[in-house]
Parts: sequence; C-alpha cells; structure tokens
Amino acid sequence: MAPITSKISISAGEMVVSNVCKSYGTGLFEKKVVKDCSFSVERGKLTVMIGPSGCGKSTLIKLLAGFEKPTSGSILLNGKPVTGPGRDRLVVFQESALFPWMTSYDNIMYGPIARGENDQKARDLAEFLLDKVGLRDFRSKYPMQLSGGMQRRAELARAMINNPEVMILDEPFRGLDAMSKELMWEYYSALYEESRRTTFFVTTDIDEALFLADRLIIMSNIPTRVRATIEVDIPRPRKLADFFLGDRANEVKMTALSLLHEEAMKSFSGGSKAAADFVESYARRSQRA
Ligand SMILES: Nc1ncnc2c1ncn2[C@@H]1O[C@H](COP(=O)(O)OP(=O)(O)OP(=O)(O)O)[C@@H](O)[C@H]1O
Repeated sequence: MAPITSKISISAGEMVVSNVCKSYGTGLFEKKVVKDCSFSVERGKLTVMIGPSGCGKSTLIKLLAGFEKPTSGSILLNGKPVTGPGRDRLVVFQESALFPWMTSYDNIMYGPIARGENDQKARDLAEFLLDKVGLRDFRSKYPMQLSGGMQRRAELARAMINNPEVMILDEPFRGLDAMSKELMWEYYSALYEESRRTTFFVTTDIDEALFLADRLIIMSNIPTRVRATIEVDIPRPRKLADFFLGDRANEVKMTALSLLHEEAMKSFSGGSKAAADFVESYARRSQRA
C-alpha cells in the first residue's frame, strides 16, 4: 500500500522543555508534581517517556499540549512558547475517545468536518487511512462493534487525518491484552516509520518503550524530573521477533529497569499502592528478561 507520505505532507515540529516546574494547590496544600524538568522532543523522532505510575507523566502531557501552564520554566514549539492547545499538537489519550454513536469512518472524519473540510480530498484521505489501519471492512461499524486493538487503530487514524506537527500519546495501548498490545507495537512502529512525524509517547511498559523509542527518557519518582536519557540506537525497521534477542536492546532494558526500580522503591517507601504494584510487576519482568 502507498506510504502515508504519498497522501499527507508531514511537517514535523520540535519541542523544547526547559526547567519546567508544576505544582497544584498553594501553601500547605501545595503539591509539587514536576520539578525542574528539561528535555527535548526532537524533530522527526519518536521520544518515549517512561516513569513510575503516578510520577507526573500525564501532567507533563497536559503541559506540552497546552491544557495546563507550567508554574515556572518554558515550553517551546518550533522556538515559540506554547500558550495553549493548538492544531499543531494532538493528544491521543489512554481512554478511548471515539464517539460511540459514530461509525469508524465518521469518527475519522470528525476533525475535518469540525473544520468545515468535508470535501472530496478529506473523504479520500479518510478512506486511505481506514485502509492503512486495516479497518476498511469495518468502516460502518460502531466502536462497540470493534475489538480493543481495532478501536486503538481507529483512534490513530482519527489523529493522523488532522496531520499535527507533534503527536502526543498517553499510554495509548494501556488496557489491551498482551497479544493485542504486541501487535499494536509492530503496527504502530511501521506507521511511524512511514511518516517520521515527531512523536512524544508516554508509557509505563518497558518493552513497549524500548521497541518504539528513538530516544528514551526515564523519569524520577514524584515530583518528577528527568533521571536519564538513553538514545535507543537500534536500526529500523524493527521486528518484535528478534528485537529483544539483541545485546543493545537488553543492555538498555537492564539500565532502564534498574533506574525505574530505584525510583519506584522511593515512592514505595512513601507508602504508595501504585508503586508497590509497579515494583512487583517490574521484579517479574526482570526475572523474565
Ligand atoms: N489537577 C490536579 N490537581 C491536583 N493534583 C493533581 C492534578 N492533576 C494531577 N495531580 C496529581 O499529580 C500526580 C501525578 O499525576 P499524573 O496523572 O500526572 O501521573 P502519571 O505519572 O501520569 O500517573 P499514571 O502512570 O498512573 O497515569 C498525582 O499525585 C495526581 O494526584
């Protein structure tokens, strides 16, 4: 099938986060969630952020998307300060945001129609993207008639039709069963490789993070800051069947797991149930690796 770039001209943006702090509440009720955080989301790269559950990742997404403002520090998109939400950035959330009363096709066309662009070009693009995400035969089905993986693919198509400069994804495959999740990794990785759209992808799954990332940002416990940045210099296209057999993948995985374990233990000692679950699941992962 023709690559995405044959139908959509991609203009990849770049984001720079400098010394960002974010607190909620004031005085005695102040909660520091993000502390002196600096990183960049490079043009045409897939940057993955991983950190303990509850550390502040979704808060960072809200800041990058412009839904919230930092308490201090700056966030730039292509050198200009982010002052609010914009069409140049698009967020795909954990929860399905498909409208249950609309078919797959209508969900994908939602953005263009909302902008008054219900023309032949947009309709052709919607059909192309339906094909691209393997939902041609499901174009007239409603979300509840689709499997979890199909819903996530419909959602990706709905995001891609809006052609943002930066795609921001907040644990988009959370909640899928293990097999669907792994299929989505390969699927999503191939889609990304076709477009090389600047992407910021947040997850708590180390295998997902490694398989997808060009650059991995490991976050600390709350208040979160960058604990380490690792370039995942493993060639693309990547195939899950042999990816984790490689030395480099395992070397990065062990480094990341050890840092994440340290961070999760800090919040565990603070009594967080989420951190306790995280420590337990990562201990199991380390044994498997
Ligand atoms: N609007 C808000 N007001 C007060 N506290 C908030 C607000 N939004 C987030 N928080 C707090 O910030 C902390 C970090 O939350 P956030 O959702 O950013 O973490 P996360 O790393 O994305 O978590 P998870 O991995 O579980 O999705 C939590 O303790 C949360 O209660």
